[in-house]
Amino acid sequence: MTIKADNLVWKIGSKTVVNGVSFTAEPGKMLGLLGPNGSGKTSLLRLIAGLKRPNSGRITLDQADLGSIGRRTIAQRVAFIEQHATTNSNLRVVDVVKLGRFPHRSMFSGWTHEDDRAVTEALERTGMTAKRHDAWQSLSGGEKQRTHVARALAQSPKELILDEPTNHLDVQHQISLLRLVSALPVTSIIALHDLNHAAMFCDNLIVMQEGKIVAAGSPQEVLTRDLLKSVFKVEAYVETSPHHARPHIHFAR
Ligand SMILES: Nc1ncnc2c1ncn2[C@@H]1O[C@H](COP(=O)(O)OP(=O)(O)OP(=O)(O)O)[C@@H](O)[C@H]1O
Repeated sequence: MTIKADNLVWKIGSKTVVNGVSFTAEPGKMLGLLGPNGSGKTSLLRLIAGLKRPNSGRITLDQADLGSIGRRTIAQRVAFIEQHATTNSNLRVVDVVKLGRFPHRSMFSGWTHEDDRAVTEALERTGMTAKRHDAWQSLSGGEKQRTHVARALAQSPKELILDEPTNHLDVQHQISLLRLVSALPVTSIIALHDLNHAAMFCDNLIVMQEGKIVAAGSPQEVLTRDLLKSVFKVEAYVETSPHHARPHIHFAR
C-alpha cells in the first residue's frame, strides 16, 4: 500500500493551494507528479513528507495515519529531496551523505559497518565517490544535487520523494538519476517538468492544475494531445517511441 492521500486540502490564507487531492503510490513503483508552474506540486510533496499538515484529508503510510507516526519513524523511512535544498557549507561531500544515516542512529550507538556501507554505496550510485572529500561549497550545482540524492539514498528509505531533482543536471546525469530512481526497490514520487522523461521512466503519472488532480494513470493514458493543450497550453503530437515503447511528445514549433 505505502503512500495514500485521501482528499487533501491545504490553504494559505484564503488561497486553496492543494484542493481535494487523492491518490495511491503503489509499492516499489515510480509515480510522476506533473503540472504547470504554481499548480501545487511542491506543496503536495511537502504535505506527503510530513513537513506541513493538511487542513483536511488524510495521508497514510502503510495504512497508518501520517499524523500519528513519530517524526523519527517518518525520517527513518521517508527521504525528501527538496527543490532548493541547502546544506551547511562547511561540510565535505561525505559528511553531507553521512547525515542521511542520522535517523537510524541512537544516542548510544556508534558509527556501524552498516552506516559505512550505506554511505559508500550511495556515493557510488550517484557518481560522487571521487569527490567524497571535496568541500560542499566547491561543488557545481549538479554535483550538489547529486550529493543530496546520495544523502537520501544513504537514508535507506522505503519511500523517496523528489521535487524536480533533475534541475541543474546535464543530460547524462538527468538520465542516470531517473534510471537509478526507477530501478530502486522503493516507492517514489517525483515532480518533473520534462514530460518526455516522465513518460520514459515513470510507472504512473498524476497531473495537477490549480491545486487539483486533473489526470491520473499510465503515461500512455495521461499524456494525450488534448491534455497537453488544456493543461500545459502547448500544441504537440504524441507517438509511441519505437525505441522504448513509451509515449514520446513532439512539440509543435
Ligand atoms: N508559503 C507560501 N505562501 C504563499 N503562497 C504559497 C506558499 N507556498 C505556495 N504558495 C502558492 O501556492 C501555489 C502552488 O505553489 P507550488 O510551489 O506548490 O507550485 P509548483 O507546482 O511546485 O510550482 P513550480 O512548478 O513553479 O515549482 C503558488 O501559487 C504559490 O505561489
